[in-house]
Amino acid sequence: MTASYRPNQIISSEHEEQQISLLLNGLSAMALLFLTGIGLKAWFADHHTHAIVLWLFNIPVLANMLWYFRTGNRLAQKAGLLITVALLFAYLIASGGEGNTGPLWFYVFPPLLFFLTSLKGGTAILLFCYLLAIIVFQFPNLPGVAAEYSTDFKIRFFATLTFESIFCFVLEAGRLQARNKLLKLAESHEKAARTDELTGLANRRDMHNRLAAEFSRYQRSGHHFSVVLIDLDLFKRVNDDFGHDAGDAALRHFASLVRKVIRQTDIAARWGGEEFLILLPDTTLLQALTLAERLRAEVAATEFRHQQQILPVTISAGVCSISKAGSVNELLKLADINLYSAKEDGRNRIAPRVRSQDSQPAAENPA
Ligand SMILES: Nc1nc2c(ncn2[C@@H]2O[C@H](COP(=O)(O)OP(=O)(O)OP(=O)(O)O)[C@@H](O)[C@H]2O)c(=O)[nH]1
Repeated sequence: MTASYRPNQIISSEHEEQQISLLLNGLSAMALLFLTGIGLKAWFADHHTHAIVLWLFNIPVLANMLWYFRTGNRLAQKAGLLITVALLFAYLIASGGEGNTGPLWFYVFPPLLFFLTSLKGGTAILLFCYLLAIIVFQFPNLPGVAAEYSTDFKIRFFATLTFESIFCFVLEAGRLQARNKLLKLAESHEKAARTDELTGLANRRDMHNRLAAEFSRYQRSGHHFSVVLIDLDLFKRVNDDFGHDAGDAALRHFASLVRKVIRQTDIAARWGGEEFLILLPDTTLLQALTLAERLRAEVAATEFRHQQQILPVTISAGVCSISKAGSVNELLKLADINLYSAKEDGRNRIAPRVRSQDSQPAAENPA
């Protein structure tokens, strides 16, 4: 099956990433407001240095936003914001902020961290931040550390932060698990909607989409493609003489032969009942006829068995190339006309016939 065709996903990770980026932009805008507002409050409370540091933090937040708008680099956006927030919290813990309330802002960090990174990565960063906080708390005389906290505050701070972190971890793990389950479910539903249950080949709906995609590729870049419309000969007889289960087994066996004969980039679909359609990208009429003939010969030479009985299975096929048609509908119509003429000419054959085929011995007629 062609690798370039990507069916729509119900939940796409691209969409999810877009949502996260949007959220981060919102959070960054909020951070700008908070930093400016709290800075102003600190300024009027005569804590000028604190106010200036808070305002200075606006620069990396703003730069990160602008860089994202310019490059669209989501990884840089996440990393930039996390580093800025981590630095801001380190400053708030070291300086104590206003009235030694700086560390309280740290509670914002765990949910943001787990949401933006993986569970493992988030835990590692969080443990590193814990270590930094312990150092600041234990060594108030270090350069850059201005705050001193009571033992009571430190114990309560670490205890509540640990609870919050565990809670965030569990919630995020649950969210990820539910999300992955949903993604798997959506994927399997989406696959089922594109697949024929009996044969495992693409279904008619999926083939229509792929034909449309291939036709627009042809219109854009002139890449030719061909189709082979196949019908199992006198299939009603197989059902009548051997039973419906035998008919089903024959359809499955035929589908496996098709998979064996076509290339990775070709697409085979069950077009309906005992009719199949193969789409052959980058294939001329002659190449498509060669493939159809190879498939016909393979089917004719294969013993289709069901419960020790040999089923008489042959195929007829109509082939057409997009160079002979102006639209997908016309292409399918011409392939159908060719299939009809293959049936009319005695079945177990391919149409149109070309000279190289005519020179070969005529295929046996099962009729
Ligand atoms: N077992 C089975 N039979 C199916 C399935 N879908 C369609 N058929 C049978 O395929 C048969 C098609 O018969 P017709 O359309 O009369 O054509 P035919 O007997 O193949 O004759 P020609 O096409 O003229 O060669 C019918 O008997 C359908 O019931 C299926 O999923 N399983």
